[in-house]
Amino acid sequence: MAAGPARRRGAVPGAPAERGRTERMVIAKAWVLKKHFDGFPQTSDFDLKKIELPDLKDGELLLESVFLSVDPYMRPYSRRIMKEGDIMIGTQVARIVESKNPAFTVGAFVVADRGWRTHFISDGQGLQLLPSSWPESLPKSLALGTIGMPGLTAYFGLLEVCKMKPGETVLVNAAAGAVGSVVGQLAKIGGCRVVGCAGSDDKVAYLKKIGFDEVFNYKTVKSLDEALHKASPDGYDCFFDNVGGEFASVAINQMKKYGRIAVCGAISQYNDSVPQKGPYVQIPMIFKELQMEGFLVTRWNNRREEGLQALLKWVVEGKVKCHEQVTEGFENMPVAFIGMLKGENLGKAVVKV
Ligand SMILES: NC(=O)C1=CN([C@@H]2O[C@H](COP(=O)(O)OP(=O)(O)OC[C@H]3O[C@@H](n4cnc5c(N)ncnc54)[C@H](OP(=O)(O)O)[C@@H]3O)[C@@H](O)[C@H]2O)C=CC1
Ligand SMILES: CCCCCCC/C=C/C=O
Repeated sequence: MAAGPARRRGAVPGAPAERGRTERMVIAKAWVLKKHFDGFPQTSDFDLKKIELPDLKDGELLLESVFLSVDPYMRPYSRRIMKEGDIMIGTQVARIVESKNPAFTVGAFVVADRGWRTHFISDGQGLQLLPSSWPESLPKSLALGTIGMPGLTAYFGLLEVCKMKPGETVLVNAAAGAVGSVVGQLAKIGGCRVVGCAGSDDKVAYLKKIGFDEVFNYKTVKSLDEALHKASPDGYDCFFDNVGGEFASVAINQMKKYGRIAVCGAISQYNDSVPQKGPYVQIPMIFKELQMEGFLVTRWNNRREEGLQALLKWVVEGKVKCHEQVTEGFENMPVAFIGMLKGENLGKAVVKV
C-alpha cells in the first residue's frame, strides 16, 4: 500500500456497539432513511435505531460489522429501491462472532450486503468470504474498495466497456476516488497514457504520485475544454466517465474518432432535484463514430473471482496502490456518506465501527 488509511479529522471515535447481553442477546444499531433525500443529503434525513436480535437458530450465524462502505450509488438507489423507514442499503466487512452453521467458522471475515447496521444474523446466503490468499497484513477494508466492488468496476469497465489497448490515451474523472484511482492504475498496467481530473490539489498530487501521466484540478482550471486539450492534444481513445453532466458534455468533444466512453457514474447529477439539460451527445457521437455504453458492475458477477484475484495480485505486488479515507465510528455513517458526496475523500471512503 502506498499510504496508510487517512483518519477523518474531527471524527468522534465510535463507542463500542451496545451489547445488552442476557445470555446471547445482542442489540444492533442501524441507520434508517428517515426521509427521502431532497437535493443534497442532510444528517437529519437519517435516524439511528436499536434492534434486539433474536437467538440463533440452527444454520444461522451472528456477524458484527467491522468496516462499512459509503458509496455514491446509495444516493440514486435510495429513491429507486428504498422506502422511508428502511435500513440504509450498503455493504460491510463483517466478522463471524457466533455460528450454528458448519460452513462458517467463528472469526472468519466476509463481505455482506446487509446495510448500515452493526450486527446481523444470516443463514449464510450471499456472504462472500474474503479470498483465501488474502495476506494477514492487508487491511480487510480493501474488500470494500480496490479489492471489492469499486475495483471490479474499474477492471470490467476498462477491459470490457472501454476495451483499452496499449498505446491508447484514457481519460478518467473523479480520478482520486475509489473507482477512478484504480481505473488510472490499471490503464497504466495496460500500457495506456492516463489523464485524470480531481477536485483538489492534494488529490492531484496523489494521482501524480501513483503514476498518472497528466492530472489537473477541474475546479481551478480556467477552461475545462482547454485543460483537456492541453493534457492530450490528440484527444482521447477512452473516457471512463464517473461524473456525467457538464464534464461529460465538454469531454465528448475531445474524443478521437472511434473513441469509447464507459458511462460508469453520474455523480454530478445524483443530487439534482431538477434534471440538468443538454448539450446533447448525438452530433459528436455521429461525426466521431463513438461508442458510449452504460454499465453496472453486477453484469460480471459470474467473473467476480477472476477480477478479485487479479486486483489482489496487483495490490500485493505493489503495482496498484490503495488509499482509504477512514471515518471512525458507526455513529458517523451519515457524516462519512455526505462527506464522500462532497468530495472530502481521497481514495475509498469507509467507516470503521
Ligand atoms: N456503474 C457501476 O457499476 C458503478 C458506478 N459507480 C460510480 O462511479 C463513480 C465513482 O464512484 P466511487 O469511486 O465509489 O466514488 P469516489 O470515491 O470517487 O467518491 C466520489 C467522488 O466524486 C467526486 N464528485 C462529487 N461530486 C461531484 C461533482 N458534482 N462533479 C464532479 N465530481 C464530483 C468527488 O471527487 P472530486 O473531489 O474529484 O470532485 C468525490 O470524491 C460514481 O459516479 C458512482 O456512482 C461506482 C461503482 C459501480
Ligand atoms: C450491493 C452492491 C451493489 C453494487 C451496485 C453498484 C452499482 C453502482 C451504480 C452506480 O453507482
